[in-house]
Parts: sequence; C-alpha cells; structure tokens
Amino acid sequence: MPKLELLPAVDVRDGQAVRLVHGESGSETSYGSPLEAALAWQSAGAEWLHLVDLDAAFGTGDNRALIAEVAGAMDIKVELSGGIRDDASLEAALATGCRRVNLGTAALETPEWVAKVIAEHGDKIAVGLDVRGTTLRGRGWTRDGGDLYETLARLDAEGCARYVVTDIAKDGTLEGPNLGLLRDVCAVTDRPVVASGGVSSLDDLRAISLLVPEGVEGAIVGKALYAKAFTLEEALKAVAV
Ligand SMILES: O=C(O)c1ccccc1N[C@@H]1O[C@H](COP(=O)(O)O)[C@@H](O)[C@H]1O
Repeated sequence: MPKLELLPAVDVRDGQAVRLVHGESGSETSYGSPLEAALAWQSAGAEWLHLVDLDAAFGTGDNRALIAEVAGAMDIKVELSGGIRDDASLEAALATGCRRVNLGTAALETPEWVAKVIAEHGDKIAVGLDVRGTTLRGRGWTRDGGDLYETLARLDAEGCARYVVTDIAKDGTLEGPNLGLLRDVCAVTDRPVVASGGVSSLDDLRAISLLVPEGVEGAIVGKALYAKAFTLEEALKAVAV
C-alpha cells in the first residue's frame, strides 16, 4: 500500500505565513516569514509543499513575487493555489516551477477554461473542492458555487487528474478531518484525493492513512504544525508504511 503523502501548508497573506479559521478573512494568526516556514518543512523531510496565495484567493491583491521566490527556493515538489483563474495567472504559477496547481474558483465560474487547461496540462492541474456541507465555495470561500457531486462528475468527465478536498467547517479548527466526506468523494471518483482541513493529531493522520486504499493520496497539514501539536518528523513517521 502506498504511504499517505503529507503536504505541509504555507498560506501567504500580506507577505506573512498565516493560518485562518474556516478560511475567514480577518481570522489570521501570523507565523512570520513564508520562506523560513517552507524551508523548515523542507528540512524536516517534507516531499511536498502546499503553497497558497491567500490575497489572490480573496481578491485583496497578490503575493506573486514572494510566492515565486518561495517556490523557486524549494528542492521539493510544490502545489500552488490561490487566484489561478485565467491564462496569465496560470502561466505565472507554472513559471514558478511548481509541480502542480490547484484551481478553485475557476472550476466553478469558468468551466470551459478549466476543461481547456486540464486538456492542455494534464496532471499539472488539480481542482480544489472547497465545501460547506456539499456546497462548493469560491472567491475566498465567500460565494456558493454549486453542488460538489455534480461538479465532480463534470470534472471527472473532463479528465481532471486529482482533487484537493477541503471541509471549510473543519479548516483551521484542529477538530479532526471529515473522514466521511473523504470516503464519500472517493466512492464517486477514481481520481486521487488530497485531504485538507481539520488535522489535529498523529491519530488523525493515521485515520486518513487508512483511506489510502479508497483513493486518498495525501493530506495537507497546516495549523497543527504551526501550533506544534506534533512535528513534521513525527507526522512523516506516523504515516510511514
Ligand atoms: O487555504 C485557505 O485557508 C483558503 C481560505 C480561503 C480561500 C482559499 C483558501 N485556499 C485555497 O485557495 C485555492 C482557491 O483559490 P481560487 O479560488 O482558485 O482563487 C484553493 O486551493 C483553496 O483551498
């Protein structure tokens, strides 16, 4: 059985590494330099970095130069998201050398463009399915964007390679992941799923690991690492097989 991939998160707002609660603007806790955080996760043994431009996601500007600096400094694989919604932002994102990008809002608002870039870029494109209940949310998670399962079926048909599934109700809360949601998504798609939201303990990571045979490929870990609930070294050991 392949091991669960862990993706420590660096979310950037106004030049700082931050964590939000439920993705709400204004709920930030700041953790300093994004580059230092990313280098720390890399030194601790991460194989992936989940890097988010929150200002671009919220529409409050962007951190494009800093994001490019962080991505460029990494020897590990980078998954980049936030504000990638058109050809120019996609080109800038891919030019950072990242391994793949996550599209959120675009998958809800410009489905034709997303189908086109999936066809062009294959597994360099993942779609972030950010949900409250089973309703997708876009534009910094402030707007409803349709039904999770209808959108998933459409994206599957278009050849989307991978999904990053975030339960907004859990994100940044340290309340544990929504394992039921992950199981439900894996039951309706054969594409790999990256779990996001709520991880609080090594036991949560072990519980997500048990879903690898069902299609969960990875887990994003944010607040728990910054809050020092466990170290990344401990987390990597907990999911090693
Ligand atoms: O990660 C967050 O905490 C977050 C909070 C609010 C909005 C977006 C967030 N992150 C990621 O941003 C992309 C979506 O950006 P866009 O809609 O494509 O501009 C997605 O991967 C979210 O998970």
